[in-house]
This record gives sequence, C-alpha cells and structure tokens, in this order.
Amino acid sequence: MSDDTARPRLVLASASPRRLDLLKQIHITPDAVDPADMDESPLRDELPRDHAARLAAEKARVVAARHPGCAVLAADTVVAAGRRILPKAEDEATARACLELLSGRRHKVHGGVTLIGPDGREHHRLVTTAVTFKRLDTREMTMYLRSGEWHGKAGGYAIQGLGGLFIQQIIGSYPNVVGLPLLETANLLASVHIRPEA
Ligand SMILES: Cc1cn([C@H]2C[C@H](O)[C@@H](COP(=O)(O)OP(=O)(O)OP(=O)(O)O)O2)c(=O)[nH]c1=O
Repeated sequence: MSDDTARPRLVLASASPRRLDLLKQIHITPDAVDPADMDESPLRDELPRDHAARLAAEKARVVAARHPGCAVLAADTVVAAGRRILPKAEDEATARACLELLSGRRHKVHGGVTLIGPDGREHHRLVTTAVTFKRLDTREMTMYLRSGEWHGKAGGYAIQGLGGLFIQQIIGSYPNVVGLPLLETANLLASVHIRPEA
C-alpha cells in the first residue's frame, strides 16, 4: 500500500486559529476541526509541564471518541513562571499581572501535543521553550494593554504579534510558543502516514 492510500483522515482538536495556521504553514490541512471545549483548570499542585501534557491528552481523547478511525491531534500551551501556571488573560487586570511577572525575567513555555492514531494508539510529546522578556517600562505596558492582543493568550502575550517586541532571547522552538511545536508534531503525524503535501 502506498503512503497516500494509508493516510487517515486528520481531525484537529482545537479552537485555536493559530494551530490551524501553523499546520497550514507546513502544508498539512486537517480534514476537520473539532474543538474539545473542556475545563482547562489546573489540578491542585499540578506542575506546569504535567498540566500541558494532561490537557493535550484529554482534548485528544474527548475528540477521538467522536471520530473513530481518524487521526486526532490536540495541543496545549502553558506559560510558566517557576512552578506557577500563568492564566489565559481574559481581562486587562490579569494581562497586566502576567506582564508584570514576566517583565525582565526568563519563563518557560510548555507545549503538550497528543496524537491519537486511527487504531486508537496514543502518542505524546512535551516541548519546552525558554523565553526571556526585556524589562517593560510603563509606556510599553500601557501600549501593550491598549492593543488588546493579550486577550485569550496564555501568559497574556503573543510572541507572533506586538509581543515580539519584548523578547530578548528565546531558547528552543519558536512555533511551540505560538501554539504547536512543528518539528515534533510533523514527526508524530508522519508516524501515521500524514505528511506535508508538496
Ligand atoms: C505564549 C503565547 C500563547 N499564545 C496562545 C496559543 C494558544 O491559543 C493559547 C494557549 O491556550 P491553549 O489552551 O493552548 O489553546 P486554545 O484554548 O486557544 O485552543 P484549544 O484548547 O481549543 O486548542 O495562547 C499565542 O498565540 N502566542 C504566544 O506567544
């Protein structure tokens, strides 16, 4: 059987337009997008990397149950300052608190990825990127809060947008910070015969 005939349908279990764009960037177009839409609160004392891995797996399982025989891809991005999991900023006060915490410091972004194959087998990856912010002055803080870009973003910033202005150093995968570690995701997908189209 050729690789092409073996290619299963791919379902992206995500409501994030960024994840769809990142997949498209590597010439992979899901056959369907079906967000898991679940409670993403951390468990008591859950470590940031464990949280990212657990949520990616849970999102994938919920969606795989709705699409038997398909490959299902899910991910979760967690911004962590030490053992602390930063929230997704839904209001300005939360965004400000996140930015004050990140200002002038290094933090980590953990990207959990789960692929459930058409045979129901689970494959997991956890990718960590270290990001250093410059120290933000009052003008920069005000400008960024006004932009509204922080809305719905883990840690209250977007590296792919205006937030890129604050990045002094990054060690590791850039697309992981945006929402999907592309190298590791492509390797997972290749294991179920889904490859970038020319
Ligand atoms: C740190 C950072 C996060 N983000 C975004 C990516 C994710 O969408 C979001 C993290 O939240 P997630 O819970 O990982 O994703 P989501 O709720 O948007 O979508 P779904 O769970 O359905 O897959 O933060 C950026 O876009 N840029 C950044 O630099």
